[in-house]
Amino acid sequence: MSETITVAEMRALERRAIESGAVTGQELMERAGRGVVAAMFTTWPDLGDAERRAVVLCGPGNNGGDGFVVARLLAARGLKITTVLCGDPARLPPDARGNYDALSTKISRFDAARPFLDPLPDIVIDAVFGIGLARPIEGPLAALLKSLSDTPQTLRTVAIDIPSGLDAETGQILGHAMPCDLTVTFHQPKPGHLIGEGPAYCGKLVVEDIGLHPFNVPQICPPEA
Ligand SMILES: NC(=O)C1=CN([C@@H]2O[C@H](COP(=O)(O)OP(=O)(O)OC[C@H]3O[C@@H](n4cnc5c(N)ncnc54)[C@H](O)[C@@H]3O)[C@@H](O)[C@H]2O)[C@H](O)CC1
Ligand SMILES: [K+]
Repeated sequence: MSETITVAEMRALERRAIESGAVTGQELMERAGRGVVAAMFTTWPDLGDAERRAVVLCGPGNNGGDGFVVARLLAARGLKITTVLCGDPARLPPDARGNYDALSTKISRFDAARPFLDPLPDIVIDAVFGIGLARPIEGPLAALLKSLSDTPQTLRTVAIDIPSGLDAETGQILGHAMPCDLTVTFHQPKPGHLIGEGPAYCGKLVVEDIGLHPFNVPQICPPEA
């Protein structure tokens, strides 16, 4: 397993790549979504069988944006998709909003009633929070993650980038998190994937290359003024 990268280093790397003009945030999001879907089909080749149903839980940031990409790609491969936005579309960041708008299938708004889990789908994809988790998850979202933690083993669970509620630096759970069978992260693992509660909650960890390696150059600090 390659060494880890911190959240700050990942954001700086992403920023360098985008500022170089070689790639846009939208393209990074598309590559991330493609990587998640590829890892899902490698893990569960039967996903392409008839009548497979997936629920994609999308949060208010770009992790949710990755979720919209995954929802679109899974629908194109024949799965029956229910996409749930846990947030306000008007407040989505631009790249995520672009993928929200591009999603032709209906997007449900999250409410505590949770009709989308009855009947239980074959797979739930957690795109609620990624490396932007800033505080413990509380309220209806915490209740949702808790209820998903209590579902039968037959339900397959996938985390985009990191299980929501797992701190990407410390590996501690902030509020609640859903243990996942598969976690697909980008470029390099974050410390929280490998320490604390990380291994137990991530399940099988897949690291997808999204083309950032050329920008992973050590930054020479400017000489002391
Ligand atoms: N780094 C890369 O190369 C790529 C990252 N991608 C994906 O983008 C997310 C990071 O996106 P960001 O918008 O920064 O953060 P999140 O989506 O994780 O969430 C931020 C969002 O959530 C709110 N928030 C944070 N904590 C809480 C909480 N406890 N309760 C409620 N709301 C909370 C916060 O205010 C923000 O609004 C990364 O993980 C990847 O999945 C790119 O798409 C691909 C390349
Ligand atoms: K997530």
